[in-house]
Amino acid sequence: MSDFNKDFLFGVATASYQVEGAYNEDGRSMSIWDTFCRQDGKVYKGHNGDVACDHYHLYKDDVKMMKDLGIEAYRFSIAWPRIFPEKGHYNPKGIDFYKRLTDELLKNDIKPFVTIYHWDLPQWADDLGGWLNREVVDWFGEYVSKLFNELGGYIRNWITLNEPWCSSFLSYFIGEHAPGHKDLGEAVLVSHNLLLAHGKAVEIFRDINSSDSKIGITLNLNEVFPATDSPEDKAAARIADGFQNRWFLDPIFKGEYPKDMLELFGKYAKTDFITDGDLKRISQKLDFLGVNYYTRAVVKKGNDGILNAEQIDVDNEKTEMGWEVYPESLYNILMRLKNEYTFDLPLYITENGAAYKDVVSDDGHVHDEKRVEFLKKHFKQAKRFIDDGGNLRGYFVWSLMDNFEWAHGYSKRFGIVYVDYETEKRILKDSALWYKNLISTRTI
Ligand SMILES: OC[C@@H]1[C@@H](O)[C@H](O)[C@@H](O)c2[nH]c(CCc3ccccc3)c[n+]21
Repeated sequence: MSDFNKDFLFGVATASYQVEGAYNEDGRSMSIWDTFCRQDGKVYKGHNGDVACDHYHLYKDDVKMMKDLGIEAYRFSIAWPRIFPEKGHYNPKGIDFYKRLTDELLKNDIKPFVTIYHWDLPQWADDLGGWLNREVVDWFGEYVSKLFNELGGYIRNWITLNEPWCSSFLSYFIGEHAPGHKDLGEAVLVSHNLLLAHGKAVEIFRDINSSDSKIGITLNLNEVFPATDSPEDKAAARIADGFQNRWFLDPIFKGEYPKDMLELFGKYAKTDFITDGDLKRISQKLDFLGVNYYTRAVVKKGNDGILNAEQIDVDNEKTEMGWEVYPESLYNILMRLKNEYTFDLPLYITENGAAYKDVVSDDGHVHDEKRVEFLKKHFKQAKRFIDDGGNLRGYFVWSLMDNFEWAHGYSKRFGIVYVDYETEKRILKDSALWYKNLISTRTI
């Protein structure tokens, strides 16, 4: 048994499109996810975020729920289409919601951690090429400048992007997420423009915000294992690690793209979009790194002709997403970051959690013992990292409440709080009560 120190932040996380609803209220315009949900076959049963958890109207109750649980920090994202519903047109009503939410959090001693971009690109931007158009860097700059000027006095912790890997490779190569393209060359270009936008935001932040405000980025990272010790499988694991992890970690922390991946991508993608000064902009010093961890990957030599690395199914405990439960990789990823990339830079686990088949029992409770076990095992690995000298500052459980799970719609429940979407009633799951106890005892 060991304790998390008094400064360690126990938090929860959500994202605008997944919880807010009010998709067309107070001037919000369409995002690429509003559009994507309306395209046949893209999202489970055509679910969308029009209403979601109605957090836009129920935020005060949700903040009270967090307060009652002893939550110390709340990671949420801002919907760009509320702030700039049209190119160059600022919507003060959009900012007003986030001022109300932030005010409620601060009144309840809950630290706001804001994700500036969590995938809901305004549709007007996508109509102009979106992340494929390098001008997006300027549109993003206008957006972040407004946020820092309007909210910078209340919000001290900023995350530029949530998971650029998802906004690029999952959205433009694999095609599972909006806008659903399937072109590796596009995905590589998009990943570069995302990182440029990240760098632009950091530059603006350094100009506008005081030093007691902090800025970082959140990356989804996983540990990649070869299916066997064969040279082919080991080579596949190296490429998968480059595709998932090093393609983002290297430019951000080393100021260069990994050569093996540049060479591989270069066969399928123009990489002449990298111009002088780009990598300097991308690799500016950050105040922290956010890590989203869910599962590891085990890969064998594949034959897709591009990455030639195929994830295999492992006979082990899985969540409802089909993701293997593998807590040790959380420790291993954090140690790799400390030894190879971030050193003493503060780290936050900005997402970790699991989807399980949650049901409301006859007693009116949700006995999600699998999620309790999942969280317990992962918090133990986080504490192990701290005990081994790791500079881990906080942990945000994904998610505060069940919400819109992207292509899976509302069919997957990640919350420590159950949401009855018919009534929007919230029910604390056993995992919420477990978390409340962890926070009060600070002992795992
Ligand atoms: O899938 C659970 C959560 C999402 O609800 C969050 O919005 C997103 O930040 C997030 N990232 C990951 C890991 C990367 C991933 C996302 C979606 C699909 C496959 C992998 C898991 N999650």
